[in-house]
Amino acid sequence: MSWLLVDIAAGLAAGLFLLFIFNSWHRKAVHLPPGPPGLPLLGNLLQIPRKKEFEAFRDMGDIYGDLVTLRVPGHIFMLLNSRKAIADLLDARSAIYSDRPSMVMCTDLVGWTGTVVLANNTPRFRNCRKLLRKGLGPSAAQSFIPFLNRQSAFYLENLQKRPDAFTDIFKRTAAAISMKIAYGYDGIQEDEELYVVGCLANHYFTETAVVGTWFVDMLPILRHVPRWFPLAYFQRYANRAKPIVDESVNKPFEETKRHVKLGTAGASFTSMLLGDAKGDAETEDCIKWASTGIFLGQLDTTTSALSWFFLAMALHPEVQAKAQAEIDKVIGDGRLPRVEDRDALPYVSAVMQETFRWHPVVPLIPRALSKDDEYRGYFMPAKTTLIANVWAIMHDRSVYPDEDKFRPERFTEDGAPDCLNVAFGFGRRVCPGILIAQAHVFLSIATTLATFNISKARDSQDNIVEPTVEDTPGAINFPQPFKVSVEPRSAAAAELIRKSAEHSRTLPERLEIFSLDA
Ligand code: HEM
Repeated sequence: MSWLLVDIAAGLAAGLFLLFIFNSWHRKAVHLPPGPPGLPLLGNLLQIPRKKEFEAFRDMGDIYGDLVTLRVPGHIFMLLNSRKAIADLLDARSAIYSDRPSMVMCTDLVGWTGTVVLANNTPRFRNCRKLLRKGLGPSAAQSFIPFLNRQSAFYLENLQKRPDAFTDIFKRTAAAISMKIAYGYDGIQEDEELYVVGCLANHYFTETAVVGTWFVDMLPILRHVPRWFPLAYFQRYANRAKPIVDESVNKPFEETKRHVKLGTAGASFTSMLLGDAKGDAETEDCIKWASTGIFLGQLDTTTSALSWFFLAMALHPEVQAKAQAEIDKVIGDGRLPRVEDRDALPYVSAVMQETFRWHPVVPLIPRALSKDDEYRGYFMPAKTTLIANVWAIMHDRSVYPDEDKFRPERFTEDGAPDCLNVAFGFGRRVCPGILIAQAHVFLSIATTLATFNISKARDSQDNIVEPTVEDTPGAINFPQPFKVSVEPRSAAAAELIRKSAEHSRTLPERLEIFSLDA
C-alpha cells in the first residue's frame, strides 16, 4: 500500500514538474516583445531587408513599439529602437548585454578569432579592454595630439596633390595614425605592402562580420563541410582570406616585438604594453589582438565619417561658408586649426556632430544576451541577438526635427541633445577609440574647411554633376561613390599647406611622445 502511495505521489510530482516546465516555456514564448507575424518555418526571415535595414527596423518600431521581436529559424532577434530601451539594457544591464552574436565565418573560418570587437564578455575580453583603456584613454589620447596635428599637414598636402582620390587619402591617413599608435610604425605611406595587406584583411572583416549574411553563422555545423563540396563557396572564400588576415595580425606585431627585444622600438601601444607583460603569453596575445583592433577600428570608420562630411559640404555651401567664417575669425589664416581649438570652434564642432547624426557610421550595433532576463514584463531569452538601432535614434523626428536635413544649427541654436554619446556605442563596449576618433575627425574637418572649398563636380561640358546621397549596405555605412570638386580656397591657403607640411617634416622628435593611462 505504502509503495502504491509513493508511486502515486511520484507520478503526481512528475506530472506537476512537466506541467511547470511546459507552462514556463509557454509563458516565456508568449511573453516575448511584439513583432511582425512571420511565415511557418521561415519566421520573419524574408522581412529582413538587405539594404537600409536600419530604416526598415525603425518602421517596424513605428508599428510595434521600440522593442520588436523578429524570429528566424533557430534564432531570436530583438530590435532596440529608442534611446530609453538601449540605456535600460545595454548601459544599465551591461554585465549581461555585452556579448556579441556568434560569427563563425569571420572568426573561426576567416581567422579573426581573437579580435576584440567580436569577443564575448569573457575574462580575456575584459583583459583586452583594460589594455585598450590604458593605450587609448584620456592621457594616452592627449599624448597623441602633437602627432595628429603634425599628420594633418600631410593629409592636406596629399589632398592638394590628388583631390579626386579623397577617399583613398582618408584611408591612408587613418592607416598612418593607427599604425603609429598601435606599433610606432612611421612608414605606412611608403610601405605599400603592409598597407595593402591591412586593407585587404579589413575588407575580409567587413564582408564577413555582418549579422545574418553567412548561412554558416546560423548553422555552425556547416563549418565542417569540405572545401571541394560544390556549395561550399564560404570555405573557398575563407581559404583565400585567412592567410591575409593572419599576416596582417601577426606581421606588424612580431616586427614590433623583435624591435622591443633589440631595444630599437619606438614608443607605441604594443611596445609599451609588451614591456609591462614580462613575457606572459596570454597578455601578449591580448596585446596583439588589441593592436589589430586599433587598425581595424579606425580605418573604415573615420573614412566613412569624412566621406559623408565631403558630401554634406558639396550639398550645403551655406554651411561650409559659415564654418569657414568661424575658422577665419578665430584662427585667422596664419596657421592651421589644431585639435586644441575644438572648444573655440563651436560651429565647426556642430558640423562634426551633424555628420555623425546625418549618416551614422555604425547605424546598427549588434549585441547578444548572456543570461535569461526580463524587461518591461517581457521575457528576454539568453542568446538573443539585440540590434541597437543608432540610426533610428539619430533620426527620431521628435528630437531632431527635419531629420534628413543636414543642419548643424540644431546643435548650436536649437539645443538638440548631443549625439556623440550614441554614435560610439554603449555600456562596457563603448568604442575604446572614441577620443582619438573624435580628435582625428574634428581635425580633418577643421583643417579641410580652413584650406579647401568643396563643391559639386562638373563634367567635361561644365555641367554640374549632382551627387547622389545613397548608403551602401554593410556594418559600416559609407556613401555610394560620388565625385566632388576639391580646390584650395586661395593662393594663401595653398601656401599655408606647403609651409605647414614643410614644418611638420622637421618635427620627428615629437612623435615619440606617448603615455599610457593608469
Ligand atoms: C569615426 C570613428 C569611429 C566610430 C564611429 C566608432 C564606432 C564604434 C562603435 C559603434 C563600436 C561598437 C560599440 C558597442 O558595441 O557598443 C566600436 C567598437 C570599437 N572601436 Fe570604434 N569607432 C570609431 C573609431 C575607432 C578608433 C579610432 C579606434 C581605435 C583607435 C576604435 C576601436 C574600436 C574597438 C577596438 C572596438 C571594439 C570594442 C568592443 O567590442 O568592446 N574605433 N566603435
